[in-house]
Amino acid sequence: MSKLRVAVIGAKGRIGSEAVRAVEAAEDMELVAALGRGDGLETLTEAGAQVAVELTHPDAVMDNLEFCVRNGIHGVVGTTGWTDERLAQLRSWLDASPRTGVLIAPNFSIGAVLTMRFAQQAARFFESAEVIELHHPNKADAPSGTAARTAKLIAEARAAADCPPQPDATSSALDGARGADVDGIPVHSVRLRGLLAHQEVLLGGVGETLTIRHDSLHHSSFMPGILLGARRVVATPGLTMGLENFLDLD
Ligand SMILES: NC(=O)c1ccc[n+]([C@@H]2O[C@H](COP(=O)([O-])OP(=O)(O)OC[C@H]3O[C@@H](n4cnc5c(N)ncnc54)[C@H](O)[C@@H]3O)[C@@H](O)[C@H]2O)c1
Ligand SMILES: O=C(O)C1=N[C@H](C(=O)O)CCC1
Repeated sequence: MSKLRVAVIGAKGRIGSEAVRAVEAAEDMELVAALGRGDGLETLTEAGAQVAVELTHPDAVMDNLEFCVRNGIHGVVGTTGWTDERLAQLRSWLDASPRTGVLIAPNFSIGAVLTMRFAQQAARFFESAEVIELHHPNKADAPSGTAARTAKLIAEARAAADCPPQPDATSSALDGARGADVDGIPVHSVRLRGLLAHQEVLLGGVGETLTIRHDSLHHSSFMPGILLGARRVVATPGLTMGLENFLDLD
């Protein structure tokens, strides 16, 4: 059976360099290109890449994806910084290239995906929900893509269950003290040397709290998700939001 032809964009970065090693080690994949900053995207087509794993920077991801989708190269995207406007733009490119698939995974680690799912399931049972994400200080975006997605899922679950707004009597606060508001869910971002990627979801009800915590301790935690995404995206046209769609969780 022929091997899946995979490229990595952002190949010299923290997660990109780990992805290069993971693709090289996968028996069913061939690493056909490893692009760093300044390398021309035409390398992807020249190398015959079927899938591009995009792990760069919020400032670079859109140009890279436009090229990939226009050339029918499937995308597995870990880069963060997604807004509704950016997603709409990506969908319009995909509409014009209906056989191409793009997976955007705010987090490729299985534990983080499960954290999001557990938070979504628990959300309607508690009056209060807040998210704390903790990352290394070289991270470009805040809140993390994972925390933003977690908060959105919690908010959607609460809305679907007709939950009232969260109790919060704060009438005076320093700017930022209550975190960023993501669809009504406060999200707090910590940047600390020594950390990699960590998240706590705090849920509170009368007389009890539930804390769901996940820790990524090494970039290897993201690799099984990236490889799974590459295998599945080639048969999944359009936009897939979240690795959970490839995990058969239900
Ligand atoms: N989804 C996940 O599970 C997950 C996990 C870790 C990191 N991330 C995200 O991945 C992205 C990269 O994270 P990182 O910690 O590896 O950052 P990093 O700064 O270590 O690496 C990014 C690399 O991309 C390169 N780059 C920038 N623009 C480029 C371009 N146009 N073409 C090719 N290469 C380019 C940079 O030179 C750098 O080497 C961030 O958005 C981060 O949030 C996602
Ligand atoms: O190190 C990063 O940067 C990470 N970014 C993702 C996010 O923003 O959620 C996933 C975890 C690591």
